[in-house]
Parts: sequence; C-alpha cells; structure tokens
Amino acid sequence: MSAEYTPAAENDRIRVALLGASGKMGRRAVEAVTAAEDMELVAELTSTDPLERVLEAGATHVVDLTVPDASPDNVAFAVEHGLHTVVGTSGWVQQRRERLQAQLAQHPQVGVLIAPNFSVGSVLASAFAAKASRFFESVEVVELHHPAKLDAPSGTAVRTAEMIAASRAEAGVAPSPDATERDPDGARGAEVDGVRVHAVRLRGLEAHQEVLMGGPGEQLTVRHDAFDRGAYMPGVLLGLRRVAAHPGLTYGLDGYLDLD
Ligand SMILES: NC(=O)C1=CN([C@@H]2O[C@H](COP(=O)(O)OP(=O)(O)OC[C@H]3O[C@@H](n4cnc5c(N)ncnc54)[C@H](OP(=O)(O)O)[C@@H]3O)[C@@H](O)[C@H]2O)C=CC1
Ligand SMILES: O=C(O)C1=N[C@H](C(=O)O)C[C@H](O)C1
Repeated sequence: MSAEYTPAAENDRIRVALLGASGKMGRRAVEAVTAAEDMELVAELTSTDPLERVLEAGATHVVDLTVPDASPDNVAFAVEHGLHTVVGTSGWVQQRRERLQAQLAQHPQVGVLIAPNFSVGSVLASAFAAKASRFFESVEVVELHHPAKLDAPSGTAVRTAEMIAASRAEAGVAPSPDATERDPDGARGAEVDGVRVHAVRLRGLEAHQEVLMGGPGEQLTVRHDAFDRGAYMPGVLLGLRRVAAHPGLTYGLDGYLDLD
C-alpha cells in the first residue's frame, strides 16, 4: 500500500473544501468527510459560490464533484493555490488531462487524483476486464445509468475502454472483428481507442457496466453494479488520505491500490 497523508503535526486534520456539495454525490461526501475523524469539512460550495471561499476557509484539500464544464477551472484554481485535489467529476478527456499535467509541472508538490470511479468494485471490474480482454477476439463495453446523467459515455466506460485497448495492444491482439458496412445512426455506439462503447439511460438505474468478451463458442461478461452512492465514499476518503503523498496527476483510483 502507498503512503497516506502525513500531517505536519500529529493532530493536524485534512481540511477539506467540497465543490458540488449540494449534488447527489456532494451530499454523501459531506456526510462521509464529516464522519471521518482525521478530516475537517471547512467549506461546502455550490454553483453560486466563489472559489475564493476555499482559500478563506483555509482548506488543504479540495474535492470536486460538480459538472464536466466546471471541473477543469475548479481544479486549475486549486492547483494554482497549492491544494491537493480529488476529482470525481466526469469529462476529463485526454486533452484536459494534458493541460492539467502541464500546470502541475509548475507546482511539483501538488497531488491531483482524477478518479472516474471511486467504487473499489468498479475499479477491480475494469482491471479484471482489461486483463481478460487480451484472451478474447471481441470486446465491447456497455454502460447503463440513471437518466439525469449529463455525459455519455460515462467516465468509467471511457477509462475501461482505454485500459482494454492498452492491454490488447500490449498483447498484440487484433481489433474486434466487425463486418458492419452501414451505420447511419450510430447504432454501433461510440469508439474509444478502437473499443466500442454503448450508453443506456434508463429510469430506475443507478450506475452499471458490462464488459462483454467473446471468443469462438464462449462469452465472458464482467459486470459491476452500483446501487447507491454510498459505494463511492470509501474511495473518496481513501483518495483524500493518499493524494498528498502522490504529487502530480494520478488518473484512476487503481493508481493508489496495489492491484498487481
Ligand atoms: N467518480 C465517481 O465515482 C463518480 C462520479 N460521478 C460524477 O460526479 C459528478 C457529479 O455527479 P452528481 O452528484 O450526480 O451531480 P448533481 O447534478 O447531483 O450535482 C452537481 C453539483 O455540481 C454543482 N454545479 C453545477 N454547475 C456548476 C458550476 N457551473 N460550477 C460549480 N458547481 C456546479 C451543483 O450545484 P447547484 O446545486 O448549485 O446546481 C451540484 O452541487 C458527475 O460528473 C458524475 O458523473 C458520479 C458518481 C460517482
Ligand atoms: O453520473 C454518474 O452517476 C456516474 N458517473 C461516473 C462516470 O461517469 O463514470 C461514475 C459512475 O458511473 C456514476
């Protein structure tokens, strides 16, 4: 296991500012941080609060659980002021991550964790699927979410597809076979690093993902279900405890877990 946050003094607590505190994730994170003995929740911001409140409150750490359009500016502000940052908001495409990495190079002591998914079960499912996918001819990702979700495909599905693509490339596996000649309406889904990703939005669902892998005469499915946002809170707290010990950008909670 990697090192955790080492406070300057034994009784120093992690001083957390929560961006997106009024949201579905934010409200659960308020409860989790408040209940953590080694943390103090010093600021709760919503869409109308100026980011300067984070500084006025004396935060050492920021958690961003907002919307894809706001998250990059929030994180840039935190890094600019030397605050370790844990990001759960989706939409952190490669170009955004590269811009953040360039900024972090100017602030080498600051740690940022972008966690497309804080659920340990989901992180494990993506890791298993990436490993397994090199043994199958075909692989596709299906993510299924509640209809209030703003972005598609989900950040988790994008990250999973990226991991699958990297694993298959390393093993020299050919692209999944596909004879489709006509797809005028995009029925074959999005393509992430050559891996097909399909998004379902359905009332009654929370957050679910299946990775379908097919070979001659067989199929392996790796499925993860999050039924409640409580599933993410141990990962949020783990991220807060470890981020200061990991300067620079970590993409994926698996970066803080010894999975190999
Ligand atoms: N990494 C993970 O494990 C998980 C990530 N997520 C992601 O977390 C994010 C938040 O999800 P969820 O809580 O369901 O979303 P909600 O819509 O419930 O909450 C969004 C929050 O962001 C705030 N907000 C909206 N617009 C802005 C803005 N322009 N600037 C600053 N704050 C803003 C809202 O404040 P206000 O109330 O004032 O509008 C609200 O507090 C999403 O991107 C989602 O995909 C979700 C679950 C798990
Ligand atoms: O919006 C959600 O609900 C979720 N968003 C994250 C994502 O985009 O992957 C994580 C999880 O899937 C729930």
